[in-house]
Amino acid sequence: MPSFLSCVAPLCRAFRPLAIFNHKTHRQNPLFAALFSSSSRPRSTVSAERSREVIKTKQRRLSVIHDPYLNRGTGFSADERERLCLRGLVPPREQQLEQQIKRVMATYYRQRSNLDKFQYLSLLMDRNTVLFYRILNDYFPELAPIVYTPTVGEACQKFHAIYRRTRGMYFSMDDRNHFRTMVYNWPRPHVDVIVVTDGSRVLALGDLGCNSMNIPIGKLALYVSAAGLNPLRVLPVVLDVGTDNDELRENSLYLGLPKKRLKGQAYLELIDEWISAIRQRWPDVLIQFEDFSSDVANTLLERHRYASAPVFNDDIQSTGCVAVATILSSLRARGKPISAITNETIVCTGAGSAGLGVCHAIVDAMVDAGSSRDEAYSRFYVLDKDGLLGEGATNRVHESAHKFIRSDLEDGMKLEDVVRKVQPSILLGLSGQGGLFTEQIIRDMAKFQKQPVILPMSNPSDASECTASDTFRWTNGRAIFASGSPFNNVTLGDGQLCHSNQANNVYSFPGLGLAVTALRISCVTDSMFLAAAKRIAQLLPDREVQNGLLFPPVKDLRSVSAEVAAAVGMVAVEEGLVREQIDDKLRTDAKAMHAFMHSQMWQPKYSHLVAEQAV
Ligand SMILES: O=C([O-])CC(=O)C(=O)O
Ligand SMILES: [Mg+2]
Repeated sequence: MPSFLSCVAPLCRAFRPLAIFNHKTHRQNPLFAALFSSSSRPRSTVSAERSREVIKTKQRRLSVIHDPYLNRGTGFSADERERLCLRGLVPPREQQLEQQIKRVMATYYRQRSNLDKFQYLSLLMDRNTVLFYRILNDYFPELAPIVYTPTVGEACQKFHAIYRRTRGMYFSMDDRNHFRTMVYNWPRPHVDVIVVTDGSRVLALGDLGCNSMNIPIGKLALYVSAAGLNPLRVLPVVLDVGTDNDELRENSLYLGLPKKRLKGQAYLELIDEWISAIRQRWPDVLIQFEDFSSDVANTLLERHRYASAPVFNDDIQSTGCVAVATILSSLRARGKPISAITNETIVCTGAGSAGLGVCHAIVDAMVDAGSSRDEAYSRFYVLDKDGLLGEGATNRVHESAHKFIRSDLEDGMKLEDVVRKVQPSILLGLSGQGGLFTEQIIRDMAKFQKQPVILPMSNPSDASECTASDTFRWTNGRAIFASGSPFNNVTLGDGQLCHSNQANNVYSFPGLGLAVTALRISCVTDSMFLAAAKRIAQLLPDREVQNGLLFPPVKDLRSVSAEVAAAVGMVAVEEGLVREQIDDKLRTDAKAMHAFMHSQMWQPKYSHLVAEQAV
């Protein structure tokens, strides 16, 4: 039987010229809309109801305890102990999650370094899924910097040295022509979200090859924790296409293929083969490209975003979404209407895929607020490692940077000179260069602006272009500050409390994933990210925003994700991209959509284990 992809892909390709860059084309072209909105497997109509979960299992004895999704440690009920033949295999006293949390957290606090904490949590994740996610939810602000940026960066650098147990899937260049059978080695029938990396640019740490596996694992942990995706239905993937990191390649403990990176056409064909294998088994799955180096990130996104089912690039699109949300929220903080985004003057350091993704997303937001596209581009000054993109830059930068090239200033102009010359309202850091925003630059920003907006978005913390405490000291607390990796709030000598915000893509991708999964959205569009950004920027009351808080606290991420999912869902309905059968109320009522998204979240609770008769 022909696969979904083999039927749809040629059609999609035929329509690509219509679809590229303008998602609205989908909606306006009835054939395209029909193609994407027809359901590949009909299901019953979805409403806000959801039945209580019971897990049936044929497993007994130690195989129950050794399965992290079934394991409850000391938390098996008397009934489960009896029916699943666990009597005597666990200590006699039945405990609740509360006691288990207490024991785990006490052990966690005894770990000496952040890397030890990372490993301890990984072991917990391998052993007891519900307990891991309950703890991650309850202690999110404290644990997120361990399972995610910044510690996840160190855990990737040392992956080969600390490796204990496999999680996720590896597809290597030596496996070419086998991907279509390999996908069936994954033991679970349903997958909702895949985060995939080729490890070519891990955070700002460069090429870490196969060591990058902790990035997809970490991002998917956030999907589960922050948006209630089902942990049984997520799949972390590394595409091992070699590494140009000589040190790693020559290390005998390195776990990837000790080969140089595959490049060019052969590389693109490998990715095509992988996507087609994935689509063959899981036609609807959301694929998130993560930490691909700038030379391939855009190419891959453009090649696959409309040619197959839902795909997006986190570093380009979610970072763009969060940057727009940050700017809109900062306008509120500065007492301006959000339409005043059209008047911002923006200096962006970093012309890689993330930097340009952010700039393009801001251009879209300016156009949405009434600017012409050309006017919007004219508000930007973009720099790469060789300085300002002036007329000489055409040959050295990706095509998507061309619109940002300035003809009015000298090519290669230094950051400090650009800041003095153009007196920006916003300074964006996507350069991956820790400390790039010097005291002089930040002080100059504070000379030109009453409330300069300083956004060092590079990760992990060492790569941040400036720290929160320096920024607030150098601006006497007047700056509006948001960074990619977390910084503590700062109290200045005079007692003034300055809020350090975390403008991280965790505010956007989990909610997007929830919407795509719950509604079986067929294509991820830029307008979904814009709607999400506008929603995020409106979540806090004026009083808090005026105090310099730009986002709700990360402990409230589940509720942020429901808002993002609802905003994305409403756009998907409008654009005709929802494949799930949904009732009219969901189509028309934003509140019902929001409640629906909440109802779809997986909760880290021990659901009742029922012994199924083994045959
Ligand atoms: O992981 C993060 O915190 C943000 C991100 O995607 C990156 O920096 O590549
Ligand atoms: Mg990333």
